[in-house]
Amino acid sequence: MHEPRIIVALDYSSAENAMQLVDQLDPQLCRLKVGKELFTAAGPQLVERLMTKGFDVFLDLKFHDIPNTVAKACQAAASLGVWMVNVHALGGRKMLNAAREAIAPGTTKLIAVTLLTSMDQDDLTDIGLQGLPDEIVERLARLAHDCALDGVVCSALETTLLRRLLGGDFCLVTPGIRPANGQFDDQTRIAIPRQAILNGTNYLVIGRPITQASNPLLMCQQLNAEITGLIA
Ligand SMILES: O=C(O)c1cc(=O)[nH]c(=O)n1[C@@H]1O[C@H](COP(=O)(O)O)[C@@H](O)[C@H]1O
Repeated sequence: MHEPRIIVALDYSSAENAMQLVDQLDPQLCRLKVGKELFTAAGPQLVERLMTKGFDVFLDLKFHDIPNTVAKACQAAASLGVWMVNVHALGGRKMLNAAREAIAPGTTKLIAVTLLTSMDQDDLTDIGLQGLPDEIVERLARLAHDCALDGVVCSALETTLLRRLLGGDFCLVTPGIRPANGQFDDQTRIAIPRQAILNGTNYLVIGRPITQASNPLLMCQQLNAEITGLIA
């Protein structure tokens, strides 16, 4: 059996709500992501509980601050023993270097968010960033690679390019995954699971399509089945 490629985003407001879903899931089938909402509500104790149940945890707090603050936050996150943590690449080279120095390579994976999958060309114009979304993603991914991070978060629309430019070992994590005919919600740069894997994605972050499904376990199994045969 392959390592789980799906990371279920536990975007819940309490530990109880999150555990109702987690109790149905299997660590052989998926990893779990704890983001800002759940971590703010339930803290490190919940992370510990998930790891005790055998799940790898991606702690998605997207640190973005001055280098010293990010380094200390990264140390605190890695000390929880989580599988993966992230920072914003927009924090720049000095911040990324500080994060890298704070987390020893080969321990907790350290990745950087490039351009959020909710953002499109209009958002770039609004904030004064020139270029197409995939040009911004390429630039930020190269920066993260230069700073020896383990990978990036991007959309699956950009993974073909990044895989070619940055090689097979760079970890590509893609949210904005939707089943065929699924709702976009607040995502704009989206792909179906099959396309994401074919484009070179390592891990698919999937939230609402699973958490709001009438049968979340079945949905998780179906999405896994869609990609299993495609993994080399
Ligand atoms: O870092 C992330 O995980 C992340 C980065 C990004 O660019 N876009 C993005 O959607 N995410 C997260 O991925 C999850 C996507 O959830 P759904 O849109 O419900 O599938 C959410 O928890 C987001 O916080």
